[in-house]
Amino acid sequence: MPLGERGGWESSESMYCGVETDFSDDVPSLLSFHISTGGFDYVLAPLVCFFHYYYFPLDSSLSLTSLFALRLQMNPSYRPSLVEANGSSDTQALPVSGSDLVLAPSQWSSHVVGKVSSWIDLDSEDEVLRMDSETTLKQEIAWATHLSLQACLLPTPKGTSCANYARCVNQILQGLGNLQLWLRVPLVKSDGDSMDATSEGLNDSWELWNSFRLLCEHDSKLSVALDVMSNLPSESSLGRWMGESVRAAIISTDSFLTNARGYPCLSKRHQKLIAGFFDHAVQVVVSGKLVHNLQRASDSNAEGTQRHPLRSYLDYVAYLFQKMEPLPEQERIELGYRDFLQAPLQPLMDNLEAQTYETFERDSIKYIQYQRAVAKALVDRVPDEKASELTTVLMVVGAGRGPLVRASLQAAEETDRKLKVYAVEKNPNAVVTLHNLVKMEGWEDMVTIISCDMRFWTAPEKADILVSELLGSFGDNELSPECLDGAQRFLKPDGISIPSSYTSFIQPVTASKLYNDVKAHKDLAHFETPYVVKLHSVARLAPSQPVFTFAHPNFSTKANNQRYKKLRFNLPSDAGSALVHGFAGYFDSVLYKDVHLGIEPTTETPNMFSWFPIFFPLRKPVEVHPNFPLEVHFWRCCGSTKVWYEWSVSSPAPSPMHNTNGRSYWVGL
Ligand SMILES: C[S@@+](CC[C@H](N)C(=O)[O-])C[C@H]1O[C@@H](n2cnc3c(N)ncnc32)[C@H](O)[C@@H]1O
Repeated sequence: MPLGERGGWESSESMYCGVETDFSDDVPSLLSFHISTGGFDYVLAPLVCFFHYYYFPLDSSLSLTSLFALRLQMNPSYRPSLVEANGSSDTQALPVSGSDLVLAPSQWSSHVVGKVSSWIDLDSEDEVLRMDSETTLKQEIAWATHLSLQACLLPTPKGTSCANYARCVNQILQGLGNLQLWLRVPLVKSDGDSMDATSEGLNDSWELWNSFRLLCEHDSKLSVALDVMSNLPSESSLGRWMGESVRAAIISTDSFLTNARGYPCLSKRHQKLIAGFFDHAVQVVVSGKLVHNLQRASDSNAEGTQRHPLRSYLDYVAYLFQKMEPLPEQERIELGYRDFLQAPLQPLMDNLEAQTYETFERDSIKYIQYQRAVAKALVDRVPDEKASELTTVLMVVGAGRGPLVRASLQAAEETDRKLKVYAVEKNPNAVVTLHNLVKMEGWEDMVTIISCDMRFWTAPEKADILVSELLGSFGDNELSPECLDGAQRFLKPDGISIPSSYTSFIQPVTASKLYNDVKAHKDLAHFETPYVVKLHSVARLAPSQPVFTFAHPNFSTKANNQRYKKLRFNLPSDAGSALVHGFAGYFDSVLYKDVHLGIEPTTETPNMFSWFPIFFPLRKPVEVHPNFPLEVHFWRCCGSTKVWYEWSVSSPAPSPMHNTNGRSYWVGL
């Protein structure tokens, strides 16, 4: 019974809850108990338990065929090598449980996640154990593939060294179809001393995960399943996992507290963590035995059927899911864009389509901010006593289909100022709409439409106010500076530009999914291209910092639009190490005086949706540690026909330069 019905396994719209079980050779009964009776969505169960079929003499006086009886014995200490050591004549090992026929392929696939035998130790000093482990791992994964399972859980590496385990998993990953592998890792990170470390001496399990997945070439089919313990690491340390490929959170019944009525519940910090996991489509698995003194747990229900012992835990997890705030309308609309890489627009080189203009025009907050800015500028420009005499000349450069013309006229009406508007637009298709708009609204006396590139227009008079919106997710990346340099020729020396400035920002992020999506293209060009993306499954590792600022107008003869910035980021001291897959980029723009507009997370304009952030990938992810700052370099380079960014990391380890000479990505002039 899926508790949420709104999406598939990978959707944060649904809650899928599994239960960890022991091995059973009667899988239909196992499912009937945990799914039909218990209400769980799937079981996390060992696929294999080793049986020995022993043939041994019953009665030596009988014929040869009856001399031996078959004895089936469950043998948890089975190892493949024991079979060979004993010779195959009297012992046969069956490394596989019951028949695949007991369930339909669709049932295997939707209701069973396989658990690989936990005894395997591929990095053991004991060669026999190591070889046995490899044989077993490969056999079990082959069986899981045969059953069409969606996922298999790999046991936690036994020590901190996991190279041979990773090598073997990497071999498996190369030929794997749709099966996902989840590496089981305890959610631990000690605060420096080794008190919190696990018995294997693990101080920060993220490091184990990081080594394993890097050894496995950052394969997208390898994910992590976190064992959530009763003690949780610091907030910053937990935050790192939100950018990782976490598929499941396995919560032991020991980690639950007991509420006043004797029912299981979780601490506030656990609740917050689980809500974060739900939001990132991480599935919850309940594991362990009933440890709470639940009156009703062992009771029968009204129909007299036995209640599942872990039902109260499932009910509590479902309660946490249901009490999450519903997504705001706009977030719901944008769900399909989460972590989806898009090429940035090139509005100067290309002509935008009607659909794109339409999306802009629905963003009323943006135009409210512009109207406020224009209103303030008009009042500053023309004092009240001159309001009926003076006409302000305002030019909307890059007018599109006219929303900024409308916002400007409304600002004039609101402030009782007289206004003459020029609407300059280089997209001939948008100009058609502009003409219709002006006619329809009866603005012919106030608005003149100019079908021209602002950089080349010869204006009949100079403007008091120049209004534009040529901003990209990274501020200057749609070439607002170059366009406004051209347009400021027709701004009066004391004229006002709205916006008056804009600044780009970056911050380092863990973004495992984005990195893998870029990597999937298997070429350099995609690693040297910034993408517009609605960031969701990312961990923001340090506060963002300003990169490039442009102010308008800028009449200085020395002005140029090339820029270089070196930035240093420090991770919070209790965060632990993290992997940087690239940089999230944002902008903030001062429209006029205190009126601003932007998407930088700490100052973003609420409810505005015209811009998603930008993502600059790194060709090779960089591991960072709180004690060693991350040093990053960004360049804005300008040629005669194009503008581009180059970027690199110089510390803690140098990365190659990205996008040299704009070889992979550039914006056309
Ligand atoms: C981001 S859109 C904004 C459109 C409109 N102002 C709005 O807010 O919906 C930028 C507009 O500027 C136009 N544009 C870009 N560069 C231009 C240039 N050099 N001269 C004239 N128009 C330009 C584009 O065609 C596009 O219509």
